[in-house]
Amino acid sequence: MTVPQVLTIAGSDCDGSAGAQADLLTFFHQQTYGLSIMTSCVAGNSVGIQDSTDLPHDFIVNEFESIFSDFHVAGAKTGMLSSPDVIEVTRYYLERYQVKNFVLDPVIMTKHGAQLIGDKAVSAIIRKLIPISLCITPNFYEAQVLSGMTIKSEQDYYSAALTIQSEGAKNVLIKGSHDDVDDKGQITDYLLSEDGQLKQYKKALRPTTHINGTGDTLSACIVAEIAKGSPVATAVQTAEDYLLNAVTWDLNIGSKFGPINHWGINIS
Ligand SMILES: Nc1ncnc2c1ncn2[C@@H]1O[C@H](COP(=O)(O)OP(=O)(O)O)[C@@H](O)[C@H]1O
Ligand SMILES: Cc1ncc(COP(=O)(O)OP(=O)(O)O)c(N)n1
Repeated sequence: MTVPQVLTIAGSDCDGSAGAQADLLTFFHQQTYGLSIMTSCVAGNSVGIQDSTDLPHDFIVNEFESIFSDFHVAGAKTGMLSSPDVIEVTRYYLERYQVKNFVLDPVIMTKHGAQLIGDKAVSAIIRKLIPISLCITPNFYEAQVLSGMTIKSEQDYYSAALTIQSEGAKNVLIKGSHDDVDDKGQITDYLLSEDGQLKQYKKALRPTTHINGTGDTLSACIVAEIAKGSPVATAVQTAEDYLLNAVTWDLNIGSKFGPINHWGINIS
């Protein structure tokens, strides 16, 4: 039996809700084999982040060597990469081993608009990782940083996606603002495909506090599906369905902002 081997290059989140842990849960759920290169470790829980530390650069290089010398990486995604050095080494290995199915989750801003990494790391993501990405998945705030635009309308989402595509990403999925709820109670994600088509994915905004790991899970599901052979737009639809169910059936875990439910899609 063989299954596609899919790699996440990300931080560890010890409560299991986000980062590499969320990616691995998603890879497993989507019947792919998960590989993980840890870049940093976060001590956190459903209440907040208490501490974090970056792993030594030489150790991260050894992780890349261990993985690429032995496994066939059918797809890779990145999560939180907080230094230009780790971004540089990621670019080096993805290029050297010709990983074409690369999904870039540019973890720069939280869903509430707070910046997570420094300006030098942001500029390294733009120069080094966007040009080799098959698909990039910025949230509303990240799309504004990467495009240098303010997004206020549907047309602005399109213009921002075009700008990010001009920086080198083949497909651009902008996760719409949670404040832009339409009259049916739905929020919208916008995909600008390689062929220039703009597709909208609409889903109900669920009134839940169990939202930790949504962005990681979306990008992890997309790369798993692409590694299995799906076209990007189909992979995005599968990931959107996964997410809607994951925020619909709350798990009673954590006292504040708990994890999403990776079994949700099996319940509906
Ligand atoms: N409460 C919610 N109801 C429905 N979908 C949600 C909810 N929260 C997040 N999502 C979905 O999860 C995905 C990740 O988006 P988002 O949370 O904005 O990203 P990030 O975690 O990168 O900030 C998007 O498809 C978004 O629509
Ligand atoms: C190590 C680590 N922790 C947290 C995040 C953020 O995860 P993400 O899914 O992008 O955001 P939330 O939906 O949890 O707000 C991360 N990428 N890495």
